[in-house]
Amino acid sequence: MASLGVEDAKRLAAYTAIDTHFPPNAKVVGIGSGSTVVYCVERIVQKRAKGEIPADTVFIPTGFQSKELIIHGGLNLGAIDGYPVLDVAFDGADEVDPALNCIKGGGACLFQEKLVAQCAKKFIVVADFRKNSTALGLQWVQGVPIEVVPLAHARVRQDLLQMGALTATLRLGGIAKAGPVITDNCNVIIDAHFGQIADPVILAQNIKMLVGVVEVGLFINMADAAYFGNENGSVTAKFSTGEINMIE
Ligand SMILES: O=C[C@H](O)[C@H](O)[C@H](O)COP(=O)(O)O
Repeated sequence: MASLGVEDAKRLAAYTAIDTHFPPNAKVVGIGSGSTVVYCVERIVQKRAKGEIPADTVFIPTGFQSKELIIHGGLNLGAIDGYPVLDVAFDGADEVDPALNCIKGGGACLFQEKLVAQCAKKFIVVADFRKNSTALGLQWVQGVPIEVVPLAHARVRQDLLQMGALTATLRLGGIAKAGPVITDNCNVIIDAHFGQIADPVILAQNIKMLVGVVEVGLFINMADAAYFGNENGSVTAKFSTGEINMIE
């Protein structure tokens, strides 16, 4: 029996999702951010070279990293303000619950990711087995990423703690940058851990109401399907309908 490492599991999920959900006549396709979508682009480039993907399909990034992926893959680059309707978008996730609600933003790209996902007729999540969770907040304990206007960070952190967050931390650049991580939209990220999230819908709404919050890394009722690469070489495909397929 195969025993896949995390990177192979990501690649397996990404390739399976692209092979299954990339429309043969796609006009506009969204590309998410993170380490798993790298394999989505890898697969797209392979299929395009074989003529299985139209040469004129336009790809919409969700930030600096995915823009670079699109350019270096030789794909046609578009921008979300020029293409507000997408055929499909593929993206990673930090944690996914059984209803396909997701925590996203571990790479600080959540705002553009949510905009692109919202514009897509289909939103497909790709991830490795570690992200397949029974409830949000159980496995991704760094906290829900929240994009905040810099001037509001102190107040928003206070508000989050009052709302019940166990921790609310301004994300720092570490040795790569003195001070906070700055997003592609020139904002900062607060990671707020709430423990196991009982009601992600209400929590997302309440956080979004706070003055200074640009977007919340809780993607509620957005995903149509999620593909998880497993250690044994299978893929678990979950759908918003509740259907679950094991692809061996
Ligand atoms: O901001 C980053 C994104 O939400 C990523 O899609 C998410 O963090 C998952 O990334 P990875 O594929 O590297 O696990």
